[in-house]
Amino acid sequence: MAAVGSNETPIPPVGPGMSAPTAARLTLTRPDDWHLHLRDGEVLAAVLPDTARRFARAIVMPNLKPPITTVESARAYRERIHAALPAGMRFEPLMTLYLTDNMAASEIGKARASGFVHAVKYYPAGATTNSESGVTDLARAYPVLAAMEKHGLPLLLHGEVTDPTVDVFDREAVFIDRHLMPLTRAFPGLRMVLEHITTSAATEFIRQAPDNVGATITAHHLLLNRNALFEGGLRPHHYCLPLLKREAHRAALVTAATSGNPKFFLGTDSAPHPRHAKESACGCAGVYTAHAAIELYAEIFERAGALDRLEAFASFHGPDFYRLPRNRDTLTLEKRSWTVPEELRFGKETGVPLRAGEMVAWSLVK
Ligand SMILES: NC(=O)N[C@@H](CC(=O)O)C(=O)O
Ligand SMILES: [Zn+2]
Ligand SMILES: [Zn+2]
Repeated sequence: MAAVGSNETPIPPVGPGMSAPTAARLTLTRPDDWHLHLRDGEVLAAVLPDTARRFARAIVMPNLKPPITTVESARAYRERIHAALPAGMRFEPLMTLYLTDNMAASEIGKARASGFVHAVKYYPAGATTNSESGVTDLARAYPVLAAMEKHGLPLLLHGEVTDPTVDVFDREAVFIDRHLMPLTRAFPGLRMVLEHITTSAATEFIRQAPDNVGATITAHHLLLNRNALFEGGLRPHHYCLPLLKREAHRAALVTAATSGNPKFFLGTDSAPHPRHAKESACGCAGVYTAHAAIELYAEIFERAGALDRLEAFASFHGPDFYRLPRNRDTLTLEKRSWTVPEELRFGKETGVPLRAGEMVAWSLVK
């Protein structure tokens, strides 16, 4: 995308006999989503078109039940995703493996050779949704990480400690100190992505880290601070992990995302859960944003006066980090507001998307 000025249709003045002004348009290289939950079965079929309408590719998270831990199960999941894609839609799922205490280092060579497995995902056991099989001690995973460093397969991190003595709002910052810093020293050649960052500590760490360390940022962490969890009452649909943080942290994320620094790129972490699982005495973590993902990022970048940097964040930094080609087609947005439905159908269940019943300022044109 050239400067936004040259891409935006200027809004003409409305004179007598003139029709309503044409909305401003923004055309960018088609983006990719570098952190996405598609689930499986009828939920997969229901949510996939939301992503495929906007993004050419997505890094698909492996936290199914049971998790995707082998190249063979990733191959089968990839085929189910392709089969669920409506006729005429194009979308490339970039598969990941779920790191467990028992993963054999030999799986990494197979993953690299497959051509469709693009990363391995680390969840600390018990940290988040479907993470029961996660790693109990990072030291146990060192042989696998060494194989990943050797084969050039990136490590994706849910970067929160699970230590119950650490305050839930501090779990990302403590993960960086206790685990990520030693990891970057132990594996200087391993590409790592700190996923869904939420704090100024994370933005500072990523900025000063070597080039092999990047981070994804979600739309909801750029839009909301932790007040959104308690606005007029408890708001389960704003509950995700890592938790939303203070306003100063949200502002630091916006600064990082809109800075043009190639270490930061788009990852929605869109995570569908049925309404009843969120509106519960023990609700699930995860926010659904795939229905309006790029439109929400456009709002954020526009508000920050940085629409001209949206394309790099959404369409260039991710593929460059993953050493994949940038997309060649484009996506066009229009500054025209629309109302998000109160709920969406996720197969037999329904779910509540971000901004349910409220307006989004940008619309998808094509
Ligand atoms: N982010 C979330 O709150 N939930 C994700 C898991 C994750 O990305 O940690 C999910 O799978 O629902
Ligand atoms: Zn996570
Ligand atoms: Zn996630």
